[in-house]
Amino acid sequence: MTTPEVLVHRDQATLAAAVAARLVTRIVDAQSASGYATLCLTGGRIGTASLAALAASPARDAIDWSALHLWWGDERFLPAGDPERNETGAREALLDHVPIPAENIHAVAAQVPGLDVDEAAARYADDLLRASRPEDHAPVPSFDVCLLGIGEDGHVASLFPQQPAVHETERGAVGVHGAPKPPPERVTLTFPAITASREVWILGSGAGKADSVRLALSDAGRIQLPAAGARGRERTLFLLDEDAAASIPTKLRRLASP
Ligand SMILES: O=C1O[C@H](COP(=O)(O)O)[C@@H](O)[C@H](O)[C@H]1O
Repeated sequence: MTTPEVLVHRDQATLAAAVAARLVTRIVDAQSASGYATLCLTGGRIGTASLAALAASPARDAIDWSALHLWWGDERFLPAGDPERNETGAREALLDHVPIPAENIHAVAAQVPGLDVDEAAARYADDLLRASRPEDHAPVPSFDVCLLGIGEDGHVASLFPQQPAVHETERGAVGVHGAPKPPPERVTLTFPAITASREVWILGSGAGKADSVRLALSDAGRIQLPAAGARGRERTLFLLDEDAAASIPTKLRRLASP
């Protein structure tokens, strides 16, 4: 588990642009080192704004889109195309605007009659397992970057405080029932999947996130505060705007765009 580094940007738009710029560099570096890159996406406002900033950046052309594989940290179990699905947001913000092959987009199955959330999660866990390599030592591929939003309650992906999913130690993805934030049924990566990532980037924007960000950087337990357990093998970054960083001790933060 790596010790988090905290970078603070002046506002949400600057944070989104900075995340987009970092993604270009990280993806291009991974592609030149191993031929391809693996990125795990998040839903939520700042996650989707960062994808839109990437779509708007001329630097996006530096990415070899045919050598990028995309997964999701969580998905809301809703019909295909539902505006609340994280996949829909990512497609509208970025994926519909770049030449990424359809087979590189590993979305969670959408809700259809006869498919329940646990079966959708089992299919996603199987897809992840098939994409993992022995050197990943995990039931999932090691993501070069795992992007995670953070909730007011400290959830990441759809790992909500004290819900059964936070106790999973084997499977890479599980179904969620009764999530405290709508919709109640979701599919989420588990801690074994998230902590196998090379880098975990937690994105926080807005005053509503200030308390959960502070606790995620404290010694809170991951069962009570899942964001406190989201750490990468090589690097953990908290990429925040001023409002989300308002409650953390000054010595922890580095001002990236004052
Ligand atoms: O429900 C979810 O919420 C979080 C945070 O979203 P935000 O809009 O408050 O930033 C998100 O990270 C997660 O992927 C999503 O399913």
